[in-house]
Amino acid sequence: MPKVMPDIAHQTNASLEGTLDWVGMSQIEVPLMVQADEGAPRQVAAKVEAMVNLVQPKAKGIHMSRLYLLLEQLSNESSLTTETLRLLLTDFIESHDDLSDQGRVRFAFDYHLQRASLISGKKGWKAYPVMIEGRLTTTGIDIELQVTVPYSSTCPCSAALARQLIQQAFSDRFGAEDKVDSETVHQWLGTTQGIVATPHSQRSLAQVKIKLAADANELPICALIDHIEDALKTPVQAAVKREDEQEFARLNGQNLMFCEDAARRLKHHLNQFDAAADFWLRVDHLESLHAHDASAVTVKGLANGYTA
Ligand SMILES: Nc1nc2c(ncn2[C@@H]2O[C@H](COP(=O)(O)OP(=O)(O)OP(=O)(O)O)[C@@H](O)[C@H]2O)c(=O)[nH]1
Repeated sequence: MPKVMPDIAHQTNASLEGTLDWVGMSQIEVPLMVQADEGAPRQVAAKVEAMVNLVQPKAKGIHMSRLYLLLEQLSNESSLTTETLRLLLTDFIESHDDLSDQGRVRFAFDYHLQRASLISGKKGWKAYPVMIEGRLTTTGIDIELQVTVPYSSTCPCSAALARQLIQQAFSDRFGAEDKVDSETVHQWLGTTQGIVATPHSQRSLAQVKIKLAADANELPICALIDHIEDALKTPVQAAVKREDEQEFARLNGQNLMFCEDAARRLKHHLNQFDAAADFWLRVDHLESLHAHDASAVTVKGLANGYTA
């Protein structure tokens, strides 16, 4: 005879009644195949949050194991795509038909991309933090994709101040001479006395969240990261030889950025990213001049869309 076990969720009522907006599990560790862009499925180590609402005020609780096992099934039997994500959310609700009518699931993982160096043709891996969230509500299913992209930002103010010091050093060195010999100047520019000051720059982070179109059939992880790096021009590099480092210095010098500049650039470019029905973005410049960061947040600006 099978052992009869107490089933608190079914047999007991809540001691204090009330509905709940979200209840479920967080930090679930799941190895998962992710099928993004048009690429082959790729394994990631995800941390997952799976939740439903609780609309029965008297019910003791939801059935955590049902959500967990649906997630396990996704991990073992298929890949994460927009289609399987919608199915998972529908199954969450169907497994809780008397208790819940809304569900949400969030996958957080690092997505590795092999990036080419700027000049030398070498390649190296970069790990990009990614978050994919699906929500089933009374208005339908929404899917969001968030990526975090590290880049370098050189301060335009510091660059102008450094240029002024270089001009001053030039005047001090050559100002008294009627005629300046170009070879002498060329040599002098190659010394630390010639380039007497350098602007400060910092590792910076762009967090971009997009809402996919309702009929999206693809998770555009790589496309979004490429779009962001194209906009900023100074992504953090993987494999670097000296020629790559020199090109990086040139790109930094030609793309001086306050956090406002970076946020405006991204906003402009994301308005041209077709897969994004809406977007939210935040940039953080982890200042080397200050002990605090410079940050900016903005959204596409749709009525009833994301808010900053
Ligand atoms: N609802 C709820 N369950 C919890 C919590 N913490 C641990 N659990 C446990 O999660 C386990 C799974 O719950 P259920 O899904 O209801 O398990 P079950 O009754 O064997 O599954 P079904 O027969 O499908 O209902 C139970 O053993 C609960 O005690 C919590 O905070 N809330």
